[in-house]
Amino acid sequence: MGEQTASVKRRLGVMGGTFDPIHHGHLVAASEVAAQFHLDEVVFVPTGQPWQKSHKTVSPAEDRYLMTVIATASNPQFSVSRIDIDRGGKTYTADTLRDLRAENADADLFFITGADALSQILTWHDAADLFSLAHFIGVTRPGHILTDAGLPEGGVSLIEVPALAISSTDCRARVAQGDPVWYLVPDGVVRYIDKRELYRDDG
Ligand SMILES: Nc1ncnc2c1ncn2[C@@H]1O[C@H](COP(=O)(O)OP(=O)(O)OP(=O)(O)O)[C@@H](O)[C@H]1O
Ligand SMILES: O=C(O)c1ccc[n+]([C@@H]2O[C@H](COP(=O)([O-])O)[C@@H](O)[C@H]2O)c1
Repeated sequence: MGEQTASVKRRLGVMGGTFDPIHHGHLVAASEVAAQFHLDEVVFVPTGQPWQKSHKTVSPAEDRYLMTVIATASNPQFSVSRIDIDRGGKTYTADTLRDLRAENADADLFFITGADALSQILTWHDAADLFSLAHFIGVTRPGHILTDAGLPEGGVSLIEVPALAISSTDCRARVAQGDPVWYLVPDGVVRYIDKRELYRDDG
């Protein structure tokens, strides 16, 4: 009684992506980081307008959001946020993290990103601010070298996750060619792609 208890901050993982479509590479990366970093929750944040992919056709945000909800629904540790979709305009991770910090004042943020994305991070909007908003966790990805060279010391952790050579680009190409994506993406996402006739005209 009368003793002060130090408040322990929640540990909130943030997995940003275009998720066009979400696949098991994303889910394994989030699950592995959650376990290794003792995260309480991982929030998946589908991009609104991924400005560095503006030369590519991207599926409607609502489809990408719903596939992300379907893929994560069975895991009580996973949730999905609409903040990047509802903010409108180009999606900048600095905005994502500022908004999530405002909504989760009781949490430390851990932004999860693959080796390919980590290597581009200095080209991101407001790159100098990113490392004060969250701790960055770079995960291995087949075909890409994982390194924190040139990034602020202490701002980034690198970890190995089970290697799944899956990309959304490959999943879209497979659907366009009539090849199966079973077991590359969750079953519900296979059904959703079929129902909405996504990716049939790709490639
Ligand atoms: N197989 C994978 N293993 C580890 N990380 C991954 C994997 N696939 C994607 N990621 C990471 O997930 C995040 C979101 O990725 P994104 O939604 O762009 O998927 P993608 O498969 O890279 O898509 P695309 O092929 O359309 O570029 C990025 O940080 C990316 O590096
Ligand atoms: O903030 C930026 O300028 C920025 C530029 C490129 C990518 N990102 C983020 O990196 C994550 C993966 O992006 P992508 O386009 O590879 O799916 C996603 O959360 C994007 O919002 C962020």
